[in-house]
Amino acid sequence: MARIEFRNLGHAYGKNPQQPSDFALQPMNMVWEDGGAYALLGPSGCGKSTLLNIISGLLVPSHGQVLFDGKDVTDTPTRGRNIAQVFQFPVLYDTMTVYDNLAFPLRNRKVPEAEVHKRVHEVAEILGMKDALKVRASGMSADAKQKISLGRGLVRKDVSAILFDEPLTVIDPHLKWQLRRQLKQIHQQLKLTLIYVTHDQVEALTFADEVVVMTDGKIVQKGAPDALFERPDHTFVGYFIGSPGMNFYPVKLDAADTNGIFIGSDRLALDPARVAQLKRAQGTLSMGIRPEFIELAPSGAEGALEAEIRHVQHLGTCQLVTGTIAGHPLKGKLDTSVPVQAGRHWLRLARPETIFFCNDERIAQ
Ligand SMILES: Nc1ncnc2c1ncn2[C@@H]1O[C@H](COP(=O)(O)OP(=O)(O)OP(=O)(O)O)[C@@H](O)[C@H]1O
Repeated sequence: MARIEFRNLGHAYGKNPQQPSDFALQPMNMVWEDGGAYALLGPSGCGKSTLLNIISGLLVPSHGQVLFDGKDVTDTPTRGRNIAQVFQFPVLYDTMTVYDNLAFPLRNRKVPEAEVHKRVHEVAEILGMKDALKVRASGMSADAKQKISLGRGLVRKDVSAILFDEPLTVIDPHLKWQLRRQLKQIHQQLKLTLIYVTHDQVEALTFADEVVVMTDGKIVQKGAPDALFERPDHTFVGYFIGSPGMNFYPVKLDAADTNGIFIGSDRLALDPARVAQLKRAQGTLSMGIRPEFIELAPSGAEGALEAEIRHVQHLGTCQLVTGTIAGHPLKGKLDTSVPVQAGRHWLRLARPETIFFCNDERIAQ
């Protein structure tokens, strides 16, 4: 397994990139640690496949370098990089048995048959396919074939990294959940460097130790799942992670007011240290609060504003309320201890978990 490093690495598909929007991948520095389980998460078109193809060597970046364990491999073709890849759809030999499919990447590398036997059985055991080893792949379901593809990716111990490009797309939802857990278990056992591309946050958060969130060709945060939830570095992370995502409100300041801010025409009382920090920032300010951290407050309470709640949905563990506050949309997950009905309610927004952003980047919490 390898430590993979990007040095000022970026990619523009066009010849003469002039501005940031010309880059499918904005120039960046980044390290993928040896043995790390990473998820690369972002919406369609944000640059995930471009980044993966640069790691695998299918694409030579227009800018910067890729290093494997300190060695520059920027111009090394895929064959020379020792990467295993698992794609969205099964890649296997239909006429071969499951055993021979799993053995193929090892035999291709002239691994001794005794070792092949051992590894194939280990991987088949992990994937729950031991009883199917003698079965031909051709008659198998799409799920089973994709499991074989995963096995083919996992069977070699000597690879630099294993790249998964949305590998569970064709898999039935229940099995998906099982396979995600198996992949996590495999990672813990074998300490492989895994990079898993997905646009599904549940998939990313359950699989990875570190999630790399991308938007518009840029990595906006790399962190553990709880950090992405509790301390998003960028408004995009707040919006993209969570269900529903974070609420955002534009913030205005009054030069004479040292312990309050304005959201629209409503004043929200706030700790003076936070107000001072906001006053030092240069740019467009916004406040973010996750639906989970919104709570009911007594009428006129400090740090609270009056909201118009239009809908209440009982979700068992919480009440999902939607409406408006200070003229902006609001989503809250209120606890179930006090049943809420549609109407006007005071809600506390100034909480320790509330985050402030300047030009979309986190500045204060
Ligand atoms: N061969 C290409 N030539 C020109 N532009 C490309 C090419 N491949 C991708 N792009 C552009 O680069 C940007 C990033 O695309 P990329 O496929 O890397 O995104 P993605 O996050 O993998 O999307 P998806 O999840 O839909 O596969 C997009 O704007 C896309 O249109």
